[in-house]
Amino acid sequence: MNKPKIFIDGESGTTGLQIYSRLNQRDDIELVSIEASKRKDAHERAKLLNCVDVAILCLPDDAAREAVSLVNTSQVKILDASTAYRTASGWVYGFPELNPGQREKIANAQFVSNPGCYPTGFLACVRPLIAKGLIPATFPMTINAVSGYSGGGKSMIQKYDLFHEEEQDGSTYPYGIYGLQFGHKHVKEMHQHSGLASPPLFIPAVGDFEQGMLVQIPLPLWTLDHPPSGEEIYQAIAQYYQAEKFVQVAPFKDASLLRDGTFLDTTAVNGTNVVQVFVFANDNTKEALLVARLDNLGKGASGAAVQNLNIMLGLPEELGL
Ligand SMILES: NC(=O)C1=CN([C@@H]2O[C@H](COP(=O)(O)OP(=O)(O)OC[C@H]3O[C@@H](n4cnc5c(N)ncnc54)[C@H](OP(=O)(O)O)[C@@H]3O)[C@@H](O)[C@H]2O)C=CC1
Ligand SMILES: CC(=O)N[C@@H](CCC(=O)OP(=O)(O)O)C(=O)O
Repeated sequence: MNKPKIFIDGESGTTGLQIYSRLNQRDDIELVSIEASKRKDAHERAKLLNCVDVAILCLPDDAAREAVSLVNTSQVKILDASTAYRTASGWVYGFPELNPGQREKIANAQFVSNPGCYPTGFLACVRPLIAKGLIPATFPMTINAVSGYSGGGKSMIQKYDLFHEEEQDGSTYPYGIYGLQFGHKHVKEMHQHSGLASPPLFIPAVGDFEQGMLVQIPLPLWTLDHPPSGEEIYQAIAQYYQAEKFVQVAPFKDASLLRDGTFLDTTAVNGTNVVQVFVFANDNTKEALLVARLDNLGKGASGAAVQNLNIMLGLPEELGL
């Protein structure tokens, strides 16, 4: 049998390189690459985009839209890592664990959008609670999250590299929040796929570390008429993902995954395709906090893309992960 052919458009970018390194070691697929000098040549890209089984787009949104417009056959499946199609009709959302039946939709789709890194963390925490009605869809959800600077791609990595050089002269580039105009590009995606009645309020942050992220969702349960207990929240999420390998729910009230028993750091699952979900709660004060920890370039991008590719090809989904 012929090996499936894969083309990564944007192979030399941050996400593309990480997908390439996961696929390059495999002998069950054939990677097709573009000549470096022609990687932005639409004619050359069109040739490759139309001759493979799956094209993975690791491009800015406009370039991803252009790539899709260059495909003129229904024989080619497209997996897009950009924001361009994550809420578009005709595209299947590539989060296999999110809803029952989602894997089958991904397996049968021609067009699959790979989820955003922040939405992956947010949806992993919140979707089970909305689906099971433990938290009402009308809940005014807020999100604080921090990502390593590779989340901003090549340009942000270069910026930080420069800051690190300048640090020698005493200047620093500490943790900071952004998205302060609201309406970050991920909000629509988080709203649509969570089942919430209104968009969540999202404030991202970036820190002086390369990779890894924490997505925090505070739940002021005292605002509800019938607040669930911490144990009920934990059980609902744990049962939802009990058969899953890549969404792992940390045992409730078990500090062993915290550094020194108290500190939840950003980087512990870097290099993996795992998103960990934590539930913290105080039933007396009726407060809870959901936290997702993931690698923005793992389950937040390139790992998830390889998982989706495997599903789209009908292969075991953990291959290469
Ligand atoms: N970094 C992350 O953590 C995540 C990124 N993503 C998404 O993945 C996509 C890629 O992001 P990322 O890898 O970080 O970005 P990078 O900037 O690191 O890489 C983008 C790549 O696309 C290339 N490119 C730009 N325009 C064209 C074009 N017209 N034709 C061909 N190639 C082109 C760039 O080349 P050149 O550098 O020469 O311009 C670069 O190699 C984005 O849509 C991003 O939103 C998704 C999840 C997480
Ligand atoms: C730190 C940083 O800048 N992060 C990016 C998000 C990562 C990204 O590129 O978004 P996708 O996951 O949708 O591709 C940002 O906030 O725009």
